[in-house]
Amino acid sequence: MVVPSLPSLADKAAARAALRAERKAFAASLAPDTRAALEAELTRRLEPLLFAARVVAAYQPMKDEISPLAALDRARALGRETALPAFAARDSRMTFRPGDATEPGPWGLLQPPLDHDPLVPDLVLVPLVGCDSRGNRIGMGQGHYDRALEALRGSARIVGIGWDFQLLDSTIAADPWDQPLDAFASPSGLLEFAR
Ligand SMILES: Nc1nc2c(c(=O)[nH]1)N(C=O)[C@@H](CNc1ccc(C(=O)N[C@@H](CCC(=O)O)C(=O)O)cc1)CN2
Ligand SMILES: Nc1ncnc2c1ncn2[C@@H]1O[C@H](COP(=O)(O)OP(=O)(O)OP(=O)(O)O)[C@@H](O)[C@H]1O
Repeated sequence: MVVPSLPSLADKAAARAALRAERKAFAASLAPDTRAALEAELTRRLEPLLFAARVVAAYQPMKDEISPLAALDRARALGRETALPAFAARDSRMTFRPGDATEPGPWGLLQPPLDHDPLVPDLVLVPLVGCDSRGNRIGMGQGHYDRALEALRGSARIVGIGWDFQLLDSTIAADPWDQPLDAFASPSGLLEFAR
């Protein structure tokens, strides 16, 4: 569906900076129990997808991001395998590996040990700075997910997760390498994008 009346975010870098600031302010406004309740709601919204999956990849959250860790706990309780991003170096390919995030990674995030063999997920819970109602996504700007998702397209459900406001009214001008999301999940619901 074309929605011509929406303003377009032509400048991705400026949009990324503004949305990161908004994410920071929102996360800072949350009392810990409110935040945990929102993350439990997210898990509930994801339940059908977790149930349908075999291997669920998510991420080790940064401070202001919604945490997918409760959803990963739920996936494991359902008997699903889980995986987290791991990098040998900043410029190496992102892989998804099983196990707890116990090792320091090159992007300042903990990751599973690199001697755990990579898994091929069939559900990827993708971090984002923002996305639009067509599934176009703004991430941290390094292209890690774009490259990793290229190989998984067709064999995995690709679901962005975030706080409610991270689903934008504006449209994002997609770059040729951008990998669109199949759906967006937040504490308020799961939105599947038309393709
Ligand atoms: N939680 C989470 N994990 C993720 C991502 C993400 O967006 N969120 N990534 C998505 O691709 C990959 C990592 N990509 C990243 C890209 C840039 C920065 C970054 O700019 N971090 C700091 C600067 C830290 C530093 O330079 O050491 C920052 O927030 O300013 C972090 C992770 C894989 N894992
Ligand atoms: N498939 C690819 N092959 C080569 N380079 C790529 C590919 N995908 C993305 N890139 C490069 O990655 C850079 C960052 O892209 P972009 O700003 O879209 O990242 P992002 O989606 O916000 O970040 P991320 O996916 O890490 O969260 C671009 O300069 C682009 O050249």
